[in-house]
Amino acid sequence: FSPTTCNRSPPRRVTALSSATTTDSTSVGVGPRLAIREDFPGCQRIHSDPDIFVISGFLDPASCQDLIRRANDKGLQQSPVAYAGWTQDFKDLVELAAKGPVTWLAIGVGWWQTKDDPTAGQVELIGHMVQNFVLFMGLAIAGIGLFTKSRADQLQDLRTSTSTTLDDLNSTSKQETQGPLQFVRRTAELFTPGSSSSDSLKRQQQQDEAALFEAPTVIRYESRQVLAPHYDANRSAATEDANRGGQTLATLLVYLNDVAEGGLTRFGKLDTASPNTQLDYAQVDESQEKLCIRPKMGDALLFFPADVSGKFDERTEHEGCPAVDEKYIARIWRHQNRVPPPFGLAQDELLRV
Ligand SMILES: O=C(O)CCC(=O)C(=O)O
Ligand SMILES: [Fe+2]
Repeated sequence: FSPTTCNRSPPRRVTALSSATTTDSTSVGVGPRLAIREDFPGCQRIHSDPDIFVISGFLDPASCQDLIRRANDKGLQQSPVAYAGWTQDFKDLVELAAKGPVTWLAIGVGWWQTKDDPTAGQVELIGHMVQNFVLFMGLAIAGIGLFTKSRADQLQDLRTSTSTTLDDLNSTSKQETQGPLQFVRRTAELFTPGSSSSDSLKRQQQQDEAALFEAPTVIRYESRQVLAPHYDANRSAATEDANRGGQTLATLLVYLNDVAEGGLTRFGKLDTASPNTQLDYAQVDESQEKLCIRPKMGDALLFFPADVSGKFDERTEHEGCPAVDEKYIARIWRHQNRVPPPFGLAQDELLRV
């Protein structure tokens, strides 16, 4: 285990059985990404198709420090890990059980129950089989439920960081710096291309945009803590993420401190040597085979886990490599639809944007 490099090949995604067979880096059917303001100050593209941007100096040091301070004041807790795609996996397994073993078992046991009874006719035989099917299906569903639950529990090992959300953009403290507000404002600005020249209209557009954000999350990694390879989008977003705005169309994360060693953000399906990678950004670690970004205070990393229609883009699989030095990031997920509280920002918070 060498925490300074991040060269190991990523384990298969454990969060969706259905995706386990598709790990190549083709982008079949992935459409255009969300539009952004590419002329935003400091914005550089470090990879094309899939597009990945960094925005140098996205947040000033005071805002970064304020975000860290507020997160610590609120208290960070073990980061939650959602089992993305569990509904699809559950459905697939139930279907598999019904079409195969449960049906055969119901037929076999039904035949065995009536084989020594000369009075049993066809109706009785079918009656037994149906009864057996219902019973075995019930048992199978209970088993699959337990299996799904244990899978969800295992996932917690993949993310060992601590985190908290900051949904209060208000200046309750007497501090001048408003890290969370600044973060949401800048992100809304970045995501509002071709915005109006009228200030009030522009503000309205940015408030509408921020309504599609999950509240900022601050994540802290201490030595050896990681976030294993994963996707920020969910193949079953329409059902599982309905209460948080549906699919995640963009991830924007800001590094809140300089990190001398460890804690790279790594895209395991994107090569550093690929002609699609632009190496003019100093924080791209060229010694790594896969595209890796070194944390730098105030710099933002932006990528698109799904296309603008919500289609999952597996090329954006990424991870937070093991931390050596302490690392803090703040993250905003931009969804497809309005994200209501508790995941999103309340209406009166949005009015501050
Ligand atoms: O810590 C990192 O570099 C990546 C964080 C991340 O992927 C996430 O929070 O979803
Ligand atoms: Fe992520």
